[in-house]
Amino acid sequence: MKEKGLLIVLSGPSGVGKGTVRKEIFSQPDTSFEYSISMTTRAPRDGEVNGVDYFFKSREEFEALIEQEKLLEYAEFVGNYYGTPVDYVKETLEKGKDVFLEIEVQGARQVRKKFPDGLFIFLVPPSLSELKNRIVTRGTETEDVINNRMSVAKEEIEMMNLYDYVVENDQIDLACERIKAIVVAEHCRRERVEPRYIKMLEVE
Ligand SMILES: Nc1ncnc2c1ncn2[C@@H]1O[C@H](COP(=O)(O)OP(=O)(O)OP(=O)(O)O)[C@@H](O)[C@H]1O
Ligand SMILES: Nc1nc2c(ncn2[C@@H]2O[C@H](COP(=O)(O)O)[C@@H](O)[C@H]2O)c(=O)[nH]1
Repeated sequence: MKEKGLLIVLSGPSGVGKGTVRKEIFSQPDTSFEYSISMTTRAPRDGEVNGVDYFFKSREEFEALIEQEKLLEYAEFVGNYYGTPVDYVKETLEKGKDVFLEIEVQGARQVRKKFPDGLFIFLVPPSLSELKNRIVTRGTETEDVINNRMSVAKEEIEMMNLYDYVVENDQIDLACERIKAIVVAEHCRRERVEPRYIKMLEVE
């Protein structure tokens, strides 16, 4: 029988760089994970495409998905719903492929209960001031939303001990290498094979 894939969950406070790091990992030719596109009621940002960045839904549509148990997890985050489509995740894992979720902390806690064998990684910024700088520089949120996201960020960072690994996103390429190395090491551990040579970048 084919081995099921590994469920990889990446969380971290808003603006830490989850999306940037995830896109960089997925742009690399050696990446074999499948990204699960989330559902959200948030309005699309400039350049975001339905079915690529998110499946954009109305609140009524989202609540119907909750009712029909179509979501593996969902959460309300700073005024909007976000959730993971359950069928896609289960079918992809069944095919033996690793699935990568990029979700916030409440959702990750729900996934942990359903998939205790998942791999849970928390991305942290070098400092809170750098976190704020990143979210402000991104320029996609109003000042009010930034302040709300920053206060949630402080609570989320306190929950990092619920994760298997904490990775600092000081530099995008280093954060990507760390995450990829963790996934390779976890596969080796779970499949009880000799670790393959992991090419890490020099860390000064
Ligand atoms: N290592 C880094 N150094 C400097 N800037 C970074 C780094 N990683 C990401 N950024 C920048 O920080 C901003 C926020 O990144 P990104 O949108 O990926 O964060 P996020 O964690 O996905 O946020 P959200 O949870 O709000 O969607 C972006 O402008 C991105 O270019
Ligand atoms: N619980 C879930 N959280 C999700 C999901 N998809 C994204 N997210 C997280 O929401 C916040 C805000 O995202 P943004 O795109 O509005 O900046 C961020 O932490 C995302 O990681 C999901 O399916 N479930």
